[in-house]
Amino acid sequence: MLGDLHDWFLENGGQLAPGLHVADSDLGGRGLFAESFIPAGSQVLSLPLEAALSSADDTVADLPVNSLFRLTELLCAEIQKGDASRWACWFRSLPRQCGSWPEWREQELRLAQRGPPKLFQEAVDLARKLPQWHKQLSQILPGSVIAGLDDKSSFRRALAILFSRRFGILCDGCKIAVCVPLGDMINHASTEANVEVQYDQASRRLSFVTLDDVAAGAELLICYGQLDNLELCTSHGFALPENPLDSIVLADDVKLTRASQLALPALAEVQCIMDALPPEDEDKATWLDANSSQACCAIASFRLSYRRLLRQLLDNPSQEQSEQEPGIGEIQK
Ligand SMILES: C[S@@+](CC[C@H](N)C(=O)[O-])C[C@H]1O[C@@H](n2cnc3c(N)ncnc32)[C@H](O)[C@@H]1O
Repeated sequence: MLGDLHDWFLENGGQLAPGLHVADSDLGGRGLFAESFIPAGSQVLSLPLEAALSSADDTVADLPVNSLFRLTELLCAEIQKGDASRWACWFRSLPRQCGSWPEWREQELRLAQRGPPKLFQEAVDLARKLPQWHKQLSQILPGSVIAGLDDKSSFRRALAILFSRRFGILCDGCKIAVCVPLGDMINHASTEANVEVQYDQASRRLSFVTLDDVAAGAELLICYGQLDNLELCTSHGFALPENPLDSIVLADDVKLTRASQLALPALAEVQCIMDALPPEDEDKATWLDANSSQACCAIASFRLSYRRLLRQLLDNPSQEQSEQEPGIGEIQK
């Protein structure tokens, strides 16, 4: 199936550095790997913008909605076309589940309900958005594919793809959203990204360019954004075991980050949050269960990393906690 995608990519004007290939990644699913050394500043993959799915596509570019909804309309229209879609081969290459919030249903909401409360709140708020967005879009775009959907599964799938596999770029001075077949195989790293996406206005091509030397056999990694685990879990369907941007929420709008562990305001509060979580073994079991949905795995992995962060805070509360007030910037409001 990926052989098909590779052929499709080349037939549609794509260029790929020699030896670049898709293989199973230790991070999750598949990833893009370099067979041999690639120096910094190399273009490893590029595709004409018109061959990518983008909010600048002629069929959606003038719709009176933002770039994300333009791309959603395009994704929905192409999903509905099935094998007749120009991108059918790419759709077939996608995982059965993306794990991002549009796919969260009863099973995931029940799991999220077990805490921390912020996760459940987030999950409920997001779950409400799907029917709301469908209604709003149908009113703004009564002639659109989305408005005509009786069964909302294509809309759900389009949004799940959008949240987990799109990039944002500047094109003709405007921000547009794009899905780049094959480029979407690149996994995320928050600090060790070795690739970035660029758009060249003159050639109208999207390129992935190495930021550092890439060793033979290494995986190409891109930063999806400066996202903490809650954001990664809901929007992208995974969490990082050690996310430097990870945080816990102590109260409404008060986030405690790793940096702020030097001056914890209330250790007891952290202990209470920890006590309220379900047993760690349950999350480990969900994470290891091959039958768990990708979203359930993401929630379990989010909670495992969250517990680790709480434990670190409890084990190593403060070097100079005594009379110090939390420093500005240590607690984000
Ligand atoms: C843009 S796709 C990357 C390709 C994907 N691995 C695949 O097999 O199709 C994003 C998805 O890859 C996975 N992913 C990306 N980076 C990850 C990471 N650092 N750790 C775990 N999973 C990751 C998540 O499932 C995410 O929703």
